[in-house]
Amino acid sequence: MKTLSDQQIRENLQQLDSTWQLEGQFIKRSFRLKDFTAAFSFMTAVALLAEKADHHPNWENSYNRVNIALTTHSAGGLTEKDFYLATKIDAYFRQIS
Ligand SMILES: C[C@H](O)[C@H](O)[C@H]1CNC2=NC(N)=NC(=O)C2=N1
Repeated sequence: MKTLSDQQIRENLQQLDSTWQLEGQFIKRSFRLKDFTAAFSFMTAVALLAEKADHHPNWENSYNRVNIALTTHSAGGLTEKDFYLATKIDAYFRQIS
């Protein structure tokens, strides 16, 4: 898969929730849930979304916080797949919020 140009990355970022931040080859967002159970449940749902998209997040969890970083490892940068998964994750998070 082809990596996006800086201009394409800017355009895609503008379509996303503003809390997604560009950091090098990654887009990152932090999600706060009610407690650990809610956070782990959210991760389970995101894991299923990731499997469906065949695109997997780098992430960390601390209690009720889930930090997600997306990049396309095989392409060595950001691709449409990252923005597709980010949109799916945001939609799910909105649904449960
Ligand atoms: C074989 C399989 O399609 C690849 O390994 C996929 C799986 N998930 C992936 N996820 C991410 N984030 N980057 C990849 O390059 C990637 N590659």
